Amino acid sequence: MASLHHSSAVKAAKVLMVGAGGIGCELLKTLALSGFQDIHIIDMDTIEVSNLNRQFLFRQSHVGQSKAMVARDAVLRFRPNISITPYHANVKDSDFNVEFFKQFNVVLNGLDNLEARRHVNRLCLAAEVPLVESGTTGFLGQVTVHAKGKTECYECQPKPAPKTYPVCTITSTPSKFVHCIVWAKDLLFAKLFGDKNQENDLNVRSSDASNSPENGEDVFERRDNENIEQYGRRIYDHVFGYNIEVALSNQETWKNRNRPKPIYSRDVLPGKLNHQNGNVDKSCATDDLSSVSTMASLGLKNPQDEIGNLSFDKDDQLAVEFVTAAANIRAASFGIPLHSLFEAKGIAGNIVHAVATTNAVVAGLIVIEAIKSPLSLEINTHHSKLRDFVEKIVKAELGMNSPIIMHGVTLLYEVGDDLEEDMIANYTANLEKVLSELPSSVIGGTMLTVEDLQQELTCNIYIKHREEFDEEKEPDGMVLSGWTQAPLEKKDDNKKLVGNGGSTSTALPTEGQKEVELVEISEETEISGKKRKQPGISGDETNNHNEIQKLDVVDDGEDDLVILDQCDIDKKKKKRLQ
Ligand SMILES: Nc1ncnc2c1ncn2[C@@H]1O[C@H](COP(=O)(O)OP(=O)(O)OP(=O)(O)O)[C@@H](O)[C@H]1O
Ligand SMILES: [Zn+2]
Repeated sequence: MASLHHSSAVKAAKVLMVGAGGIGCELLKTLALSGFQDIHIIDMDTIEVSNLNRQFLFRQSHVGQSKAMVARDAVLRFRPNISITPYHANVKDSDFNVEFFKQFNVVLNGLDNLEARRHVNRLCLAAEVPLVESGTTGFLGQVTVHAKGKTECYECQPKPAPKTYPVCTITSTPSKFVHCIVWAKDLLFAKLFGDKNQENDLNVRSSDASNSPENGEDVFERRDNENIEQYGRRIYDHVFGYNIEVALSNQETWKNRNRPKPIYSRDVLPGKLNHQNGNVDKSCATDDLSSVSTMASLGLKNPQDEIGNLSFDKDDQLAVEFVTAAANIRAASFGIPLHSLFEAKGIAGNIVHAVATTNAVVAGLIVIEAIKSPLSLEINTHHSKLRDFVEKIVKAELGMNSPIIMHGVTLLYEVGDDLEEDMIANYTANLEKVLSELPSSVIGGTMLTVEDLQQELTCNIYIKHREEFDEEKEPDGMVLSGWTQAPLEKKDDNKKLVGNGGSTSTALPTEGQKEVELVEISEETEISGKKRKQPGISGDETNNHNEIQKLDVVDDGEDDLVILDQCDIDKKKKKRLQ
């Protein structure tokens, strides 16, 4: 990886990272250590204590501060000379529009939710910027590349729906602890603290004639004459006692199942309550309602009016305690083993505990993909002609023989024996035009595709407009970045580092992933005075070969480069456009 550090493409690249959490912290560190120098980070969150075990850029003293800002400061301490631009914001904010996305060579996601991923995917498609998408769950992780017109986009494949359970299992015949959690969270918690008028499969009607003359009173409504303890006990007896009795009355259900046991408050609680929020305090038996009621201890009289409708949140301690307690009572009733608060929280929050190492590996893979982002060319688009670009870049630098130059679907230039006369005239005219005045104007931000069918080589070149060039150092009036060639100055070394030139080709799809390969060639195998044969960067997505297949050396005494032909190029000819 050492020479990647010095790769001009990596240095010149402007990258956007979305998410500075578990993957993001690893990613930012690895980008900085790999030589990236212009990194923008969007994260909307502040640091929480629970992040500190794996989001290693953050410390206890940072809790409550912006992740994006703190991550920046932490990395600048060991890479002070790079530029990191933090945004403490939601990526869905309108500031982050297509224009914003267009400034980047590549976008890297380290997100944790579908909506944000989809949003970034759509902006990347609109801005035509390649996206490297990632995710981890426990020991599993994945990295995929999405480049418009080349690979599937993030939304091309349906995402697995979250696990669901049949309603009857949840409401009547739970057999696992997770069924009790779903019941406690999605039915009981939702009914008590969520929208009162929601549809709910919990048995909320009491058919007890003495209680409800109309046979349909909503038992969750607090009655006028009830104090909090009475109300609490009535709900408890309804959901853990009465509802179980109702279920038991259906004999068929229990033929092949263990019969549950109704649990009434009188069976488990003394005449007067002496519990406080799930913390059993045996020493305390008191009539003071504030000690037995969360509602009262929070100073609330009518919580739904005062705090609105709650939805379950795994980071809400009271909500987690409530769901854990309710799930365990139900589990006890159905003979299902009880679970701790920590275990129940994990199940209720769909939490698969994050593994720091998985995040680190995934971040490394993201950076490998990012390094394969396009070549970039600084050029004065108002002065330089297409001819200059063809001669100095496409032919001289990229070594193409019969190039085709495309801007989107528009062909700007092409050579071939079978061209119509008027097309030849068109292309010849184009050669004399400055880039910005071509039929499909080439300006800063344009992505050009250059292809040589004969060589089966395709490159994307990102155009950056620049006014001034140093006549001595940049006599061509253009600077190409990201085209890796063997460093000539290493001639006397015993060993030679040879880049395969493929490292900076367009981002490739995951199925055809090719990794950056730097191959050391010892003195014996080196043949000097040889001409470089075109490195085999293939844009052909069907090419699936990772190994270096052959060393192509053609002797004509022109220069001193040895280039590896990386791939066994798929010989299938591409169809010519138009
Ligand atoms: N729409 C969004 N805009 C900006 N940042 C987002 C958006 N959605 C998610 N993120 C960020 O993505 C990161 C995801 O990282 P990760 O899940 O590892 O961290 P976390 O959410 O703090 O951890 P945990 O999920 O364990 O609570 C978070 O820092 C989160 O703020
Ligand atoms: Zn998260």
